[in-house]
Amino acid sequence: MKYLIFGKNGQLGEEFQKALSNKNMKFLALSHKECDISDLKKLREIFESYKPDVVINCAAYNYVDKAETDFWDSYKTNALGVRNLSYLSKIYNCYFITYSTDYVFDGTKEEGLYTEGDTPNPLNEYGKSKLTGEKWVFEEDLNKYLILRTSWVYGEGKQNFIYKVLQWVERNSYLKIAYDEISVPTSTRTIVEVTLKAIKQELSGLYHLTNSGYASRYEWAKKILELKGIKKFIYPVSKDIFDLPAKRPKFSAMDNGKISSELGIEILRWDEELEALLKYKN
Ligand SMILES: NC(=O)C1=CN([C@@H]2O[C@H](COP(=O)(O)OP(=O)(O)OC[C@H]3O[C@@H](n4cnc5c(N)ncnc54)[C@H](OP(=O)(O)O)[C@@H]3O)[C@@H](O)[C@H]2O)C=CC1
Ligand SMILES: Cc1cn([C@H]2C[C@H](O)[C@@H](COP(=O)(O)OP(=O)(O)O[C@H]3O[C@@H](C)C(=O)[C@@H](O)[C@H]3O)O2)c(=O)[nH]c1=O
Repeated sequence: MKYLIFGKNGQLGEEFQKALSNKNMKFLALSHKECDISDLKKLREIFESYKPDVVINCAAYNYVDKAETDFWDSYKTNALGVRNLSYLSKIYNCYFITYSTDYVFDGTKEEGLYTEGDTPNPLNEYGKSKLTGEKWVFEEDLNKYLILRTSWVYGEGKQNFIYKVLQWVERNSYLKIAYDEISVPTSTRTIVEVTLKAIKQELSGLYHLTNSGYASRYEWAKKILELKGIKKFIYPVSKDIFDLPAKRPKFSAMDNGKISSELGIEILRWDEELEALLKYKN
């Protein structure tokens, strides 16, 4: 089996390379510079020469606030790029895997966590671009594909909340963190482990893939500081005080029950996973 990975230098792309190397699996990973997924011609050359069995798309435009004004950039990667990859996966008969987000939901659901059956209604341009990407994958009607919606992803790298919290610690005498923004912190380690199991069992369709449980940004930040042994006061505030360009859902936690039961696994709670990953990194 040959794997083709896009978004090589991102958090998830890096984790996949680590995992596939450890398992001695054959793969080709490409960075944004090496291949822009909005470039169909270039993509076709790569598919033609490498002939992958599995295509994993870790490339994405993830700048939620910037996307409000640069919405063409987010659309180009998150919608058109995903369409290009699913189109070529169909032609070359590949198993196509791509990732989406909890921000496809508006956060107004009150009775429990979001399931795959709930209707999306994104509040911001980033969420709209990701939802368009999802729709185009469905339209391609592939034999085997996975759209894996995840949330609040962290791994090695800077494009995550943990990195931001640690920067705020350096720069401020105390932190102000939102108590009214709730979802599921999810590690790239969990995403990669579960994705590889899903590929092995040839699952196909839309699934929510997060760690278990849920937390506010405030609870998450408190846990990060506790595990890092950092003493800093955290003042809980409403997200509205930040007046950010993009609206974010207040409760977008997703239920991972469908993927866990189909794979027969239990996915670690967000706080247990964070503890396992941060404990030895102080
Ligand atoms: N980070 C998060 O909190 C969440 C992420 N997700 C989804 O999970 C997936 C993985 O995210 P994550 O690893 O955090 O993302 P990162 O932002 O860490 O990495 C994304 C990578 O994609 C590359 N990239 C951007 N545009 C293009 C393009 N047009 N062609 C090729 N490569 C491109 C970027 O390169 P460069 O930097 O050089 O542009 C970057 O290396 C994405 O689908 C994301 O939307 C879902 C929920 C939450
Ligand atoms: C500046 C600041 C922000 N915040 C909060 C409010 C704000 O909504 C939030 C912004 O953090 P981030 O920029 O990490 O959040 P954001 O980039 O919106 O994170 C999202 O990224 C995309 C890619 C996803 O798909 C989502 O699942 C989610 O992970 O942090 C504080 O609590 N304190 C602060 O001092």
